[in-house]
Amino acid sequence: MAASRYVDEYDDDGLDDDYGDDGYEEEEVLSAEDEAAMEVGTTKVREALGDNAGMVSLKQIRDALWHYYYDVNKSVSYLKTNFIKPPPAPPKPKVAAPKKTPQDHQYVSSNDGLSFGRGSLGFPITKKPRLPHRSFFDDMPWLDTPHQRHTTFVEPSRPRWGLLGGGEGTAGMSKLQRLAAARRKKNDEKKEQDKPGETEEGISQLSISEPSQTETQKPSRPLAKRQKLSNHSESPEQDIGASQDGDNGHPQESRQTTVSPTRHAVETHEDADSLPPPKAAPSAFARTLFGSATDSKTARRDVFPMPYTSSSSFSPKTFSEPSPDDIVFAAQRKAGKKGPTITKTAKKDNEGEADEAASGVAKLDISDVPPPKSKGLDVVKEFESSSSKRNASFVVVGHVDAGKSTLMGRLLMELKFVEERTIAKYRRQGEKIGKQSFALAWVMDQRQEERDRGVTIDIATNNFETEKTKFTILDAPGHRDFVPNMIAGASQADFAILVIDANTGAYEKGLKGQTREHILLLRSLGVQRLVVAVNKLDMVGWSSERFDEITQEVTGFLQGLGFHERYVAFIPISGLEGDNIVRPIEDSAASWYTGSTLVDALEAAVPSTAADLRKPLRMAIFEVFRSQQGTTTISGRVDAGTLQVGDVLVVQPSGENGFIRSIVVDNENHDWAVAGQHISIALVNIDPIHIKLGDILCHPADAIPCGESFVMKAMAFNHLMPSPIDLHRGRLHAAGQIQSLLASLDKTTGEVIKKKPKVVHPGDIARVRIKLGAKVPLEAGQRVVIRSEGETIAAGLLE
Ligand SMILES: Nc1nc2c(ncn2[C@@H]2O[C@H](COP(=O)(O)OP(=O)(O)OP(=O)(O)O)[C@@H](O)[C@H]2O)c(=O)[nH]1
Repeated sequence: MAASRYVDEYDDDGLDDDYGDDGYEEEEVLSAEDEAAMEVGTTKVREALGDNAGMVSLKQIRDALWHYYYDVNKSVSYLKTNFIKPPPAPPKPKVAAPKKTPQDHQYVSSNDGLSFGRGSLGFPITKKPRLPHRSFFDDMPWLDTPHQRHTTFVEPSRPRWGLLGGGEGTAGMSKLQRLAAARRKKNDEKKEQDKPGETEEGISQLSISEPSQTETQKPSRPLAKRQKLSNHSESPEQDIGASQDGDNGHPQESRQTTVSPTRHAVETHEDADSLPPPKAAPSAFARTLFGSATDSKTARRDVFPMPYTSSSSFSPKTFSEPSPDDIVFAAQRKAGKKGPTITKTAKKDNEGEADEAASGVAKLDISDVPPPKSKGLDVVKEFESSSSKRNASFVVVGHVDAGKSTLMGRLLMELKFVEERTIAKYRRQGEKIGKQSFALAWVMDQRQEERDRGVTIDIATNNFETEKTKFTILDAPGHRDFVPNMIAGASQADFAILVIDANTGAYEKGLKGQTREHILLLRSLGVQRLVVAVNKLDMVGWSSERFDEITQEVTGFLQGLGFHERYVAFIPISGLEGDNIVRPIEDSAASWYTGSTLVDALEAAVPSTAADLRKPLRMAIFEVFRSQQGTTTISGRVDAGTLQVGDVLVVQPSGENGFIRSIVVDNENHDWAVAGQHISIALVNIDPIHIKLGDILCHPADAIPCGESFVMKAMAFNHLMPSPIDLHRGRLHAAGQIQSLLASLDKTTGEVIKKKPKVVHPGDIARVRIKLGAKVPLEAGQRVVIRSEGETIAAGLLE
């Protein structure tokens, strides 16, 4: 019987047969199921490509199918875009070609490596024009400009406007600008009246047309005359300058300063060359904003005083003194904490003040900021006296597309933790991309990539509660590429739902694929309780024979791995239709089943053993969120111990401390949390740079040790020998190697059978030494998984 086959699998011989001796080569080869999918996909892709199929290689087709998880449409579109030429573009209307000079066509040097046709990068290379003077840059493609299109850059005769240089006069002024300008002018006039005897000078100072040093050169007489004539139509300010022409006795200066730039542009080149570079007049906006230039002797004409400098509260020394931040940072630097570096000059200028201030705050250190207050609770007592429901988390595993996410979406909908209209919305959205059957799965699969591809990629968490229990769902990906994420989910679970696709062929595929691998991983990670959801029975007419067949085979396999029968329940369901999840099966074809619903089975699977509340705190970091405000939020499950607001925690392996500012359990703030709960905590006074996924939070008094070399008792899933590996524990992934095989062990007694074996065969138990590339937090009793090149090769306990 099939059951005994699996039980036997852990006999040496049976396992050797099962894996074969050529296990190494198999790593390069697709599994039979993938090969079958690949062949079907390749045929379909070729059909879809039609005549173009010959333009892509078999490898390109297979690579595309592999990347898109055998999605034929996506693969075809990828291949068309990347490897199949687009149809030739419609001919462009002919433009009269410029007459070509002989050299436009002929220049191709044999030395420069250019030739007609396609270059090495596939770009067509045009003929190289012969350039008048061959220089180093002649070969540059951007110099392939036909000779007749070459041009000489002539500097514009019109002056370039500077910042806020405006147009002419007030023509472009808005009503508001005119009003503001009139007011300003009035004020200026009033100020001038207050200074009798200085009127002329004052007016000249107010003028925006102050002469600059360069403007002291005298223009030729005829030009000055023309300039004077041209200025009659200028703006009021320019008229002021012009009016001075005759009045102030400095006709040349005035004339020059009132040159209209635009008019100047039409002067002869000869005149223009003899003139200093003309300056643009400020725009109306600039005049309104800044008023007129003030100090004719010192102010540059293109520099305006900033408006705030006229405020009574303006102090020119404001920014030459240290800011409050500068003072604090200086103090922190003194106290040995890193702070932003102050530039040398600033430091020199401010040293005196900073030192003085530092003396007051010298003892102020980031870690000296008073921690959030701890209530000093006896958390175990608090927990025991609280009436809160029990907590349990389960991981949902199984082969890809078995229906895990759909089942969880249905469960949450039936229990009213997700609204039906949300599902209706997902259905409408899914219809647009042909994925309406995934509407329920999208409750869990929130990432766009997951929705586009129709596969779960990372663990998705969600919560619901029944009368007795608060459940945390950890929905794992089924695809073999994401097994590390499944491991992360399984390491946090109290029990598991194993979803099996009962459909013809699908179950068999899964048993050879991730159904099998996930069961092995669950066992290795210490998950002992299982609810096996035999799904998609609607697709096989609720066949009791199919259900029995699956139940018997899987039972045998599970028993072979040491799962106890009483901890395993088989439940027939249809996640898509919602049968036997919360309510019984409606279809009369399933009248043979009178057992419990899935929800009842979940309640029964919750372990009754109390969590390890009195052990030292251990919380593996599952997710980290960093806020701008200096708070780091960490989520994960408390594996052992208790914690409360105000506790100092140490993050291992970095050894950095932080304080718990707040704890959130089930979306509510709590003063404490205990082992078994999935929580989020806000940590303060710690630089998030020291926190990584997979790190462990502990109390400093009994922190978990860190090391890079350890011995583990491993069950081999593949051949083991000294080789590079990846170690997985929760979210922790660490690269290292199997340093040595210490001994082969007896499966039942654990006694040494053989010292220093050369190789450990699949199914054997062995003691191996692992060396990692860096220190990680590890302690005896922890369960870890060893993978290599995308395959799980062993799992076991640290000794
Ligand atoms: N007929 C039928 N189809 C189902 C059932 N459950 C799921 N499906 C379909 O199976 C497909 C895959 O469902 P998912 O829920 O995404 O499968 P999954 O196991 O979560 O997939 P991964 O997480 O990517 O491994 C979807 O098209 C579902 O509509 C079921 O009970 N009956």
